[in-house]
Amino acid sequence: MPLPSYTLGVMEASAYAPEVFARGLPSGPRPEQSFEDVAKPAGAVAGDASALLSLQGISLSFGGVVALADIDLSVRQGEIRAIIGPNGAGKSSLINVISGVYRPDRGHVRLDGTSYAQVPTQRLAHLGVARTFQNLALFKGLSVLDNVASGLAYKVRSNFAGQVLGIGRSRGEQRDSRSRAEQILEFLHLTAIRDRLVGTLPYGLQKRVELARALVAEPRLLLLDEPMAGMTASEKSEMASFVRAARDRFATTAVLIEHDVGVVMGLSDRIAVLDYGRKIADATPDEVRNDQRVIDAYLGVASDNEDGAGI
Ligand SMILES: Nc1ncnc2c1ncn2[C@@H]1O[C@H](COP(=O)(O)OP(=O)(O)OP(=O)(O)O)[C@@H](O)[C@H]1O
Repeated sequence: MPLPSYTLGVMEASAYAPEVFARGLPSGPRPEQSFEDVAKPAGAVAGDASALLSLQGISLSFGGVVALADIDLSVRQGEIRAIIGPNGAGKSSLINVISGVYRPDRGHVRLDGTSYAQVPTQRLAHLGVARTFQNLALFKGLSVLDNVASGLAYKVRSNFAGQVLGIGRSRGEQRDSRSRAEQILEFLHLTAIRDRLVGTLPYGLQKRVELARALVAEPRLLLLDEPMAGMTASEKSEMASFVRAARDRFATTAVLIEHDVGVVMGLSDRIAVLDYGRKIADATPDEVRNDQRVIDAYLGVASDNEDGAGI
């Protein structure tokens, strides 16, 4: 599929004021996240057979709260796809369904041709899926290089004693992991800080290290949960360039949740918009920008929320 060219450096001024995109998130406890979830291939289902990722009829409720209602989504290989929507629209729930943290009440997730009632979270890396987290999930007391190399830990086959003692196969595996980590560090312009402890780095750089750790395994699908949250405008612009560069270099497909709609408009091939758990648009950035349902969803928020908390 030919991909459109981008003009990213300049954040396109969104047609919407930031406060238009804010909605208070109802508070509530997060459910226990089970890592013992079992993959349940669901057999053949309808959908876009050429898609790397497709969701069919995904519904998810928490008690009486409908987080996701009958969501279909199809993401092609090499696409950068954003999922946006006001607070509480269901974006995190959707990423958690795609990554197997949640089992949907109904529907299936198809990854690279295999359909799951629940994606096997513990096998994500083996399935070619990597993710970053809204709140950084790095080893703060380890170096940048070690953090990035840890993204390949799932491939290490040597036993624990071998790893500790650095003998036999494990020594070769470690060498291999570090050399691949070094390549990714260079790609993301992190080589100069490879030996720094992650906890001592500014937040924007830590986010980039997390991206490096996700990319080191060369995933086919990269899930980014608010990759630019808390960043300055120039850090956001850099991060967007790196996501695009990863797609260009490794053919990585990226699905991202991001609140900064200006960044998303400049970065994404297509954007899916959620509102109250429903998908109300799924189109190119220009189409989304001019979609009346999207404008209404965000404007409705503005009138509900006169003091307009930030995004
Ligand atoms: N663990 C939970 N328990 C109860 N309700 C939940 C839970 N997780 C999400 N919800 C509800 O599901 C709906 C969707 O929430 P979700 O976090 O997926 O939205 P979101 O678009 O990611 O919001 P935000 O942008 O604020 O992160 C909301 O009404 C939310 O309150």
